[in-house]
Amino acid sequence: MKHVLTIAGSDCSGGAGVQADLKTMSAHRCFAMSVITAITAQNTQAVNDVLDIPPAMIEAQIDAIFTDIRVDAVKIGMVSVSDSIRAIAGKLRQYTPPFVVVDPVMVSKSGYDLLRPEAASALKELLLPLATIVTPNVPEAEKLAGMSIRSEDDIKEAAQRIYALGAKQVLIKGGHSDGQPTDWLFDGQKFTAFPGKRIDTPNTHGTGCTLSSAIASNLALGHPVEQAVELAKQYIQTAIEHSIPLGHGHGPVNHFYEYYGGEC
Ligand SMILES: Nc1ncnc2c1ncn2[C@@H]1O[C@H](COP(=O)(O)OP(=O)(O)OP(=O)(O)O)[C@@H](O)[C@H]1O
Ligand SMILES: Cc1ncc(CO)c(N)n1
Repeated sequence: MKHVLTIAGSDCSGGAGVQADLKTMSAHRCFAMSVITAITAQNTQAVNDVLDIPPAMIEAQIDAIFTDIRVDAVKIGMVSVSDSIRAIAGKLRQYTPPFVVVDPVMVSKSGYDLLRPEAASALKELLLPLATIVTPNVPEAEKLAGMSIRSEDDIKEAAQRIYALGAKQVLIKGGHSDGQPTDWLFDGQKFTAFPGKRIDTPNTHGTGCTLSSAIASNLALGHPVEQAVELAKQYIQTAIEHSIPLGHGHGPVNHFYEYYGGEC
């Protein structure tokens, strides 16, 4: 069995964050582990509060795992403050897991700043150089690349700029663009498009967390990056197609359908 670790924030409503990551990794038949960076009080409608876990406790969780258990891949999600980013980067440099997927979480679907604006430079400088792949959505790619994105050419230019920050591969996600949700992968040489079929639903809470955890699981399972993304894209497409009308805002995606062959 492969062992996959998420380093991310908790979403008590179960749609995003660590909870989405653990469900995704389990659906991929990987053993899922978590290092909690923050506790959020959120639901399908809003993020009401955030408690950041002290960096020393983040380090202690990472030490507890790596000193005892082999880690086949790591996914990093919400880390809101620079000191926590610094702590995580230091520990990953110490333990050198084989694959690191960085989902540069910045703003929730409901508009809450999950990354403090002053921590964006730490994310760029400390986490991107450790990334096997970084998975920004379009607004995140705009911030990382320092440019606005309005066209396919812009996506390609932004991907090149983010690659120059040190990530080995860059996946810019098209969920926020108009039209069909095509994601673009740049490996430093070539661009590969991963087309999707837009599902007209409000229930897209946690899509980014799910995609990045599916990529991390597929890398742990031995797939090369391009294939890991292709499989993850199929997983998120099915999970959105069968998403769950829960709560009064953006409901969660469905992790059961593809792996267990139907609703549960
Ligand atoms: N309505 C949709 N129909 C089909 N695919 C979608 C839809 N919305 C997003 N996707 C796909 O879901 C994946 C996640 O993309 P998205 O841009 O939504 O991430 P995100 O904004 O980081 O998510 P989050 O809000 O969880 O942080 C991508 O592969 C994207 O193409
Ligand atoms: C904890 C957490 N991580 C990531 C996201 C992004 O959707 C969220 N809403 N909450």
